[in-house]
Amino acid sequence: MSARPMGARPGGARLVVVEGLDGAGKNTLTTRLVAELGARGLSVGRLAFPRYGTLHADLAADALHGGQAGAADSPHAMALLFALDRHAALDALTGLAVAHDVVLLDRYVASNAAYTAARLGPDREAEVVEWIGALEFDRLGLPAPHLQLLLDTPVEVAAERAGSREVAYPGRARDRYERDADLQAATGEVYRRLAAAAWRSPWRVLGADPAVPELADLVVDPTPEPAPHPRSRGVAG
Ligand SMILES: Nc1ncnc2c1ncn2[C@@H]1O[C@H](COP(=O)(O)OP(=O)(O)O)[C@@H](O)[C@H]1O
Ligand SMILES: Cc1cn([C@H]2C[C@H](O)[C@@H](COP(=O)(O)OP(=O)(O)O)O2)c(=O)[nH]c1=O
Repeated sequence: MSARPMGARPGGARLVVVEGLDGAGKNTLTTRLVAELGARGLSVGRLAFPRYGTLHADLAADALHGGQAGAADSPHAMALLFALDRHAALDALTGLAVAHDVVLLDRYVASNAAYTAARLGPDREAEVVEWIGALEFDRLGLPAPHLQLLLDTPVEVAAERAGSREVAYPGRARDRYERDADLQAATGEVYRRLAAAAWRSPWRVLGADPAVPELADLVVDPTPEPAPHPRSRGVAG
């Protein structure tokens, strides 16, 4: 029998999100966490956003590579596509939460808050963070995470990793956001403010190469501050 962390089933899995810049190492860290938690006898569900291969995510990817008549010029259009991608994943998310002890998400709602706020600039940050939270959690009904992990890899390191990935996988050309160093730097700053404000859940800020066993302890630890009420406000929003 697997050891179940308190707070896991039957009340539903712990929902833990890995956030960070493009190339920060989210996918790699998520894979390592899945292995570590699995070795502890825990069952882990995993989902990455955007969900490429599905409608809204593919439209978003197309736009970020210059398609869809320039839709990527509109930060709000992009944010709506990403939000609708998550909305369409609600059943899948619920299924994972019922079936597993832990659900790890590689990007979630905070990605939309961070990138969209970074595109619109500091003057509109509070407004856009408020909009994304109200849209996705309150209106679309996406579940609040128990914990959000910010993989705070330095922007230069993340860019280097994203660049070498592009060389290694020719089909993996960097998109508009990945090529925009200023956007990446601004996004990192918004992420740090979201974490500091405990936006929509407790957060932990991690260095570029965090120790996975300690992180696994944190992921299953039911004691950190409970997820705030869905309407609680972070970052002024
Ligand atoms: N801790 C690490 N140390 C060195 N390289 C890493 C590390 N984590 C990821 N990488 C490499 O950096 C690149 C981007 O990692 P990835 O996990 O795909 O990032 P993300 O999912 O955040 O875009 C990959 O080529 C990966 O092998
Ligand atoms: C999931 C999500 C991603 N994004 C951005 C972050 C990335 O720059 C971009 C594409 O997502 P990303 O995870 O980087 O996909 P990939 O690296 O596999 O191409 O979209 C948002 O702006 N909002 C969101 O909700």
